[in-house]
Amino acid sequence: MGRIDGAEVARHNSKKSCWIVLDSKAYDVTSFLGEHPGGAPIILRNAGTDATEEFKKYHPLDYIRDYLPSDAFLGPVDPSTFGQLRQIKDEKAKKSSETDNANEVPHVSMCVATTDFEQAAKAVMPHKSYIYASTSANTGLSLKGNLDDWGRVSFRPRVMRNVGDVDTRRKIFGHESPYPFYISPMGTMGAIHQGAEPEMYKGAVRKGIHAVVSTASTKSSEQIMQSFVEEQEKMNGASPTRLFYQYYMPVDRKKAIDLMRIVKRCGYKGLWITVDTSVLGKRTADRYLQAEEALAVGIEEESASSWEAGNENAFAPAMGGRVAQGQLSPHTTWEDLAWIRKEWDGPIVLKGIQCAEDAKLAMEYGCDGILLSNHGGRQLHTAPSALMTLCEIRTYCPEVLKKLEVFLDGGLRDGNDVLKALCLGATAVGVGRPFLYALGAYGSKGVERCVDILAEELQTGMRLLGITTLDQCRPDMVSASRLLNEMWRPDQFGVKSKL
Ligand SMILES: Cc1cc2nc3c(=O)[nH]c(=O)nc-3n(C[C@H](O)[C@H](O)[C@H](O)COP(=O)(O)O)c2cc1C
Repeated sequence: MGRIDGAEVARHNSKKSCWIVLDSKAYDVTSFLGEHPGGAPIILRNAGTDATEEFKKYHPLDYIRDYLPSDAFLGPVDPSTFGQLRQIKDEKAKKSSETDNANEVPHVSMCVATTDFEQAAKAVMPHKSYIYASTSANTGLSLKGNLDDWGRVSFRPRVMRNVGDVDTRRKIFGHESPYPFYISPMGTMGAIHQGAEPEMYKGAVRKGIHAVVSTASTKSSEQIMQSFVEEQEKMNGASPTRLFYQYYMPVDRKKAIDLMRIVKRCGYKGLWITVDTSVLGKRTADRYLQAEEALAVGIEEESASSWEAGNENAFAPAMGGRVAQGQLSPHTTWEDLAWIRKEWDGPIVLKGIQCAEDAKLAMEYGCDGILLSNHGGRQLHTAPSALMTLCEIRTYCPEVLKKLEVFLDGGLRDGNDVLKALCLGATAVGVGRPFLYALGAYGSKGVERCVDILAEELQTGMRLLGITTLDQCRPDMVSASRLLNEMWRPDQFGVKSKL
């Protein structure tokens, strides 16, 4: 096969004929434009260029083989003609006038609350990546509810309790961590920081906290585990950090099983099956951005519905307002847990439980844990916060709290809020965006700083609440009456629930 000239590639830069270079090879991706889960505009923007670095932010290079049509490969590009490829201006963070931000990140020590990382990240991250991290569903009320509800539970502290020394340790499925919080699974970290997931989990390993790795990660499950093991070795195995795996079930059963076997072989400690994403929620800010991008390259926004249905294709990471076809199965039912259990003998957690009835079902179906979550407010419009669901469980099926490990996530930004969740019966809590922004602005140093901030708030909170170990957390140490006032009642509208 002959070598292709860079200048020739550069000429194919339209939707009629779109070529790109990936890993020094030229591909004709014209027929793939309409099938790309991230939309055609992002490819068209890179038409005629070497798109390798851009591609690697979102996908492992293996995806070229797995997803591009077999006849897309044109041949290797003549290295002496690389300079003739089309060049595009690198997408940097928007100018300060557009973002109301300074472009400089403050020194990491200036981040004293977890919320400080967002501004720092916004100043340096590509605008598209910031939109991806910060977006939420519909009008944003689910996210707002998550953030607000932590403030609607207040403490009932005890005093004069000798709180000189406090112990913040907690176990997740027998794996001890210095703190009762972990890093929530978040996809496509390559769009946030060039070190992607390995950089995030480097910070986790150094601080000893656990993390749940997303199916939709930029790096493969194997690469993430390998870099994690290397980091552990650098610390001579002294870090208690363990990686768990967040599982999006592919539509195709064989692929679903293959993925589970990879996860098992890699040594992930538990399977956290995401159940709140039968289809992708409406990610409003992403949609605006996609429409802008489409108009910028002269094509109108295509209808989104076909992208969201889930289809017969392989698992792949999603970014933006659309999911890769075949990645999410809208057909999953409780009965699927039977074959999953045959394949997976470790702990199973259902991620995205949002009412007491489903918490009880998870227990009856033999799950080991549940994660009360509305996906960081990115899925159902006006979904309940994790705290509201926890109140329901305490009220209607408290036995779940004794039998299962119960996790919460969504909107948690302060170490004191971790304590509230534990007082109400949670095992541990997940933290998402603060770690993502910390990664974006400062890499693993930011991740470490974020752990320190939460840890210090937690320790101070314990002392001021009058406890020295997390086992002393009890429901009477908080008042949740504001949430209880609004909590769903089984006799609402005179209709009896199946509870
Ligand atoms: C950018 C981003 C990507 C996410 N990707 C995933 C994912 O791939 N799988 C998943 O189960 N949850 C995903 N989530 C949801 C988180 O696991 C978690 O439920 C949520 O972020 C917690 O809310 P918080 O960000 O307010 O802390 C993602 C969240 C964000 C912000």
